[in-house]
Amino acid sequence: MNEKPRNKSRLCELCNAERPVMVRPKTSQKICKNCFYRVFETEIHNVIIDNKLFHRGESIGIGASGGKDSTVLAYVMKLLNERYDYGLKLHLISVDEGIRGYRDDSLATVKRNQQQYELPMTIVSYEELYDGWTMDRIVSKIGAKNNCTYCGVFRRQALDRAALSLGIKHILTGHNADDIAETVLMNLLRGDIARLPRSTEITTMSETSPTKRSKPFKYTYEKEIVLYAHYKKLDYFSTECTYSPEAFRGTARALIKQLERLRPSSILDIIYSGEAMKLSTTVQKQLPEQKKCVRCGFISSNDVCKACTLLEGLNNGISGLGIGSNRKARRLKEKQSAENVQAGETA
Ligand SMILES: Nc1ncnc2c1ncn2[C@@H]1O[C@H](COP(=O)(O)OP(=O)(O)OP(=O)(O)O)[C@@H](O)[C@H]1O
Repeated sequence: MNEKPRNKSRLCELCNAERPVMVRPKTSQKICKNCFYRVFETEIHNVIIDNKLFHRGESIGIGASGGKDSTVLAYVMKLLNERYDYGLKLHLISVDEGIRGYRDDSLATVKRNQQQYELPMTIVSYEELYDGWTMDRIVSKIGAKNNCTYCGVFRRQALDRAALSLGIKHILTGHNADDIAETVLMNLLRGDIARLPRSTEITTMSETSPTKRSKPFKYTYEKEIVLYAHYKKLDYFSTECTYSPEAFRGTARALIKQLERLRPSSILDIIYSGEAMKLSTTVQKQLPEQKKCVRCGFISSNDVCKACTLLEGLNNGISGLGIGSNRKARRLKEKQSAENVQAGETA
């Protein structure tokens, strides 16, 4: 008996053989699970090759938070390293910011991933690196406002410090296309044009920094990362940080999501626009020179780096030191020394 021809319109638009299980967020194609895995992994491999991200034998640190992005990053990097024989030595690096009920749970996920993917892992904590200042302690001292500034600055340096202690000079993070489009948009809305080129670079490095950073998911949509983690049944932690993101970033994120619903290519288009914008010589001249912090020796655009300035503010009870402009920092320091003099006079 003749077999009935299968209805082609109901088949995966890529292989024409399997039943589709999803509408691909990036292209709106109806595709099957295996084709999704193939295009998702191949696109990341192509980004790695086109941008010559690694060299053979390189030691690579993967910033692992236990969240969806870095979990998929660790999984895919291990898979591609084996499949295409990149010859990389991969190492998971986690930073414990000291947020009870959030980071302790997500670190438990990274520890499980470490077993599942059989990768070495190192954890560093704010508590040990920054005079006992966990994020919980910082927030109880300064309040919820601006806490993301402390966390972001400390985390960046903590990853550098961990990498340096391991002899690793290249760190990967799970920043995805949505994150990059969001940063481009925020820089544009704030008129912070000088930051645009760095926000779209796939690899950032500087002569004074011990490590370079790369984002292999620069063109990977967040929705696809979630779908990949879901279909592959990856073990990741999905709770939002206890200390919610700054309102401005949250609004930019919501706007990107809204634009994506109307026009899925908006995310890539914003990134391409950011890449295409060139800084005028006037703006280029305003860019701060990169140097080494006189206190800790890590990368800085001032004599004292942001992490050391924030730490000084915390240790000396000058809340707000390191937040905002240098002028504001000077004013805060002057105010405090005047208060100290007064206190000395009345004592
Ligand atoms: N505590 C941490 N330890 C190590 N790396 C981190 C940590 N937090 C963030 N990162 C790195 O920075 C990237 C961006 O982090 P961010 O918190 O902005 O985004 P996210 O979307 O929540 O990422 P993820 O889903 O991986 O948690 C992460 O993918 C990870 O590579």
